[in-house]
Amino acid sequence: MKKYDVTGIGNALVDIEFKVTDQFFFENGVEKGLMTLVDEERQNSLMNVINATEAKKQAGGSAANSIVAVSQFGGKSFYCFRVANDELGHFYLQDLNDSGVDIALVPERLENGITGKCLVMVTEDSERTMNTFLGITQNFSVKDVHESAIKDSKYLFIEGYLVTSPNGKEAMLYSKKVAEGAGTKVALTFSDPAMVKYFKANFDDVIGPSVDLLFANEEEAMLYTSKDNLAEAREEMKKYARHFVITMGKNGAMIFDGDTFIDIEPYKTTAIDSNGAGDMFAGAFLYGITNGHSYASSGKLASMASSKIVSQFGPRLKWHEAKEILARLNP
Ligand SMILES: OC[C@H]1O[C@H](O)[C@H](O)[C@@H]1O
Repeated sequence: MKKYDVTGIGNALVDIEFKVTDQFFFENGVEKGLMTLVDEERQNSLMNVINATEAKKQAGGSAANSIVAVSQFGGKSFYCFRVANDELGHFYLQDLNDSGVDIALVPERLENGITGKCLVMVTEDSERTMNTFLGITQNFSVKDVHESAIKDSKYLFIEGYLVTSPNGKEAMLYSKKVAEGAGTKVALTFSDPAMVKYFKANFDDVIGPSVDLLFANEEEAMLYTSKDNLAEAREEMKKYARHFVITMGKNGAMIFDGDTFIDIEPYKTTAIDSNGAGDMFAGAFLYGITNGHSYASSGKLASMASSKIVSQFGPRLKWHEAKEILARLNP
């Protein structure tokens, strides 16, 4: 019997989220729709141009968002991450504690440095564009990986953003090895099309012969498999993962359960902010499959939860919202 449903590894970032226009991207040389790594100076100068009074500050980080979702739906989760001994680092620790996620870091053990920040810019079409200053999370390494938590989990969940650094990639490989040696299943998310575009070779190394579960959106699936249509991409994906999920935004998702494809219906909503929608899908799905739900039922939960996320600002649900969604799944 494993103690945790899911242990995650990934970046710890505090999101600072603003509404912007396409014109702002044009005038400031920002590439829309992607996550771009920037230094703190560039991040600050962009924030100075934006109207700071409308900012929303919230704990984020892709895998962290998913791990918090597991906990909010009632699962047991653990997160491996790195923040600094600064105001945002303490804010982040408090957030994970309040979210019911088990962690190894305590305030007394935080190192000096700057906690990572993600400038999330949301346009009227609800698309999220991120300029991320990694700060101390760029040093995330095997030292931050909690071996015993991985061994005591049903799933290890690996954030794809870690492929950008040698130490991040090493931590991915190490965690996967620990998981495989302990009978813990390995789930990986590509995180962002830019990661697949620029770091495909690193993903090849991490995936190795295959992983148990892979999360991708349509663009990532096509980029990774070098196919220009989803029908071929999904067939090709079978080579890399025993099970996988391809999210398709307002068209729902498709799940490969190891045998057949399951179509997951979208839930209609007024889209405000797509930040964290994929993370929520992954977190809710992982909660489902580790808590006795079928793939179809877990996909339905994930679809309901991610549609709720896009209907509001920020990547996370409130506790009562998670409970309400779960109640709608099992009326
Ligand atoms: O996937 C969304 C998340 O990615 C980035 O890591 C941001 O922190 C944001 O919360």
